[in-house]
Amino acid sequence: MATDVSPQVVVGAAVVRDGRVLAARRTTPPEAAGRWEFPGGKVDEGESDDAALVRELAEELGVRVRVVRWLAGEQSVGPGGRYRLRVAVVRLEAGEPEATEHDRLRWLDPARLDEVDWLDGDRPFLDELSALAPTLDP
Ligand SMILES: Nc1nc2c([nH]c(=O)n2[C@H]2C[C@H](O)[C@@H](COP(=O)(O)OP(=O)(O)OP(=O)(O)O)O2)c(=O)[nH]1
Repeated sequence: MATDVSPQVVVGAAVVRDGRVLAARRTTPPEAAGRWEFPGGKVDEGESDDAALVRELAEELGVRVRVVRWLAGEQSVGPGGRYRLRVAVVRLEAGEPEATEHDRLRWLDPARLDEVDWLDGDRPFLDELSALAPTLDP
């Protein structure tokens, strides 16, 4: 019997608009509630990372996005580190983000991304994002 050993991928979107970065506050599970993340979710079987990100942002925030670039690296996240988190910078193509699954959204200054209590697995992406966000056109 073949065993799939590759961990499931979770994709997160760093939405950048006017040089600021969108952060979203989780409501579940209890240990992650109140902490901040990049909106996104699990990649479905047979789905590309880009397509998963576009789908998740439509579902969670009601917006259409375009992937600009993936940040370096991956992090083990979730219970027992069972998922691999990848994060991409995306731009808004249509719509205004509205929290449907999160209880709060905030646009952060890239120089002060640590103003919110990020999930641990998100922190390693912040330095690259701080450097990159101001270089993107509005
Ligand atoms: N979406 C997202 N999940 C993250 C981030 N950082 C992090 O540790 N995680 C973890 C939390 C969860 O254990 C897992 C993704 O869960 P999720 O609840 O967003 O996934 P999903 O939308 O597909 O949810 P579901 O339908 O399977 O419940 O990855 C992040 O920045 N964004």
